[in-house]
Amino acid sequence: MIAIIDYGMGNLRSVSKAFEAVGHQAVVTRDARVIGNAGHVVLPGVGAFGDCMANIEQFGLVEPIRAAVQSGKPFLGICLGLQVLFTESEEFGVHKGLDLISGTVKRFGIDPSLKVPHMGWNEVRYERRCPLFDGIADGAHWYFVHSYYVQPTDRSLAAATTTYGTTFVSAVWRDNVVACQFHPEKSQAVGLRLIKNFGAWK
Ligand SMILES: NC(=O)CC[C@H](N)C(=O)O
Repeated sequence: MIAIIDYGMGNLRSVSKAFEAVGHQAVVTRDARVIGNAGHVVLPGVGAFGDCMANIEQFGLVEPIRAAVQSGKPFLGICLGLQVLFTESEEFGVHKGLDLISGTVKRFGIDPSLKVPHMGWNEVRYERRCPLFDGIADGAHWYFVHSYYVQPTDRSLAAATTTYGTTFVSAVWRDNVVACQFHPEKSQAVGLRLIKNFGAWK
């Protein structure tokens, strides 16, 4: 079973529909036992970093998320679900994250030629052949909606990059954890393929 973590924020419906669309049964849950028993765990997210962490703490989900990452089972973070894995974010002040991946979350710089948030389709270029990219061309376009991006301390964790003014890390991969800034559930065919690959990833 695939557990989609529900901490009260995030486009849970579209994430679970995407899994169903590719034939993977997923359950939206905040129950620590369900998360612990799941074979795969997804941490989606839409909203502000600080609110996200406050909700995760409020619902007692810090340890279940940490345990899922450390268990070695396949773990997928999406957008804010990527960012909160990091040490801290500068979104609306400095907020501590789960610190499961060392690094910070930075805002796009002030560039009059660039609207922030970065919203729309953009190219994702692979740095490492992550198994979740199987069957998806390097340079494919994915859907983004974000004003902040992650800067892993260990740059070798980058699985892909994207350029929007600056070239930023748009996906990270470490052992059983893949996390992406783009929204697979909003990225049509390539997104569905990544989700299908994730559900089959052992
Ligand atoms: N869509 C989102 O929630 C983006 C996550 C974060 N608030 C950012 O702006 O980067």
